[in-house]
Amino acid sequence: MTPSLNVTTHSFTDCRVQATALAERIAGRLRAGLAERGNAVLAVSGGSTPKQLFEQLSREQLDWSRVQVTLVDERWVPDTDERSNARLVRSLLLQHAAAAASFVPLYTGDASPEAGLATASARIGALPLPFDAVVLGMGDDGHTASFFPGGDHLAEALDPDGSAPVLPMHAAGAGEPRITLTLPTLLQTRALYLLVTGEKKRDLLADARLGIGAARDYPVRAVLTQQRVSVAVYWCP
Ligand SMILES: O=C1O[C@H](COP(=O)(O)O)[C@@H](O)[C@H](O)[C@H]1O
Repeated sequence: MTPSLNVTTHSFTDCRVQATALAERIAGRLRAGLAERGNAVLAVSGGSTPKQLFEQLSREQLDWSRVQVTLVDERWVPDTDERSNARLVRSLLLQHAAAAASFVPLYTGDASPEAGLATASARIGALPLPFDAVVLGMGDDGHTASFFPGGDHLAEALDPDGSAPVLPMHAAGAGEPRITLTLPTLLQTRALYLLVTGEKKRDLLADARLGIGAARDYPVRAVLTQQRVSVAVYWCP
């Protein structure tokens, strides 16, 4: 694969400033969607990195009642579990002004992501895609969404021509079973952001983009080298 030229990096020395800048950027995208189509759809990652972003974004003034928020991936645990990405979104993003937004969860309460797949797929299929914005994160192992190295559905999830909107994912490094939007679903977006913190991840990202060493096989490389959507990396230490 040829490295995409469509990757721009916005570096900040202060993570709070980074979060504010990205929140303003996303809010602008949502406002544009509301003005143009009367509704807007946002997909966000979970994990620990987006906490400040969610806090900032939740205070942006816009008509959140016409915004649908979903996740790029989910850990297959109940909403009450502290590992739940839905729990994170509900507690930090869907508050303040953004409390009026609708949330579309991926977790269904079924016993496994396989058992919940049809329901989760229907939920995503009912969204008025393309997304107005997708916010990805990245783990130390080069995973993004739940595209984990060695994941049992990784090749299918990264297939740019795949037709599944959502797939289960099991991987040794994942901690628990997962469900994830697939790459072609995530790329149905008007704006794609990759939120990254720390020097280790910055270097990992640079290696993944260029295909250096072990980073050649990091799943995030599929996002960095695709040619459909520009990627805006937001980095802080
Ligand atoms: O497990 C996950 O990890 C990634 C990265 O999380 P972080 O804690 O390193 O920020 C996250 O993007 C993904 O949504 C989540 O399910």
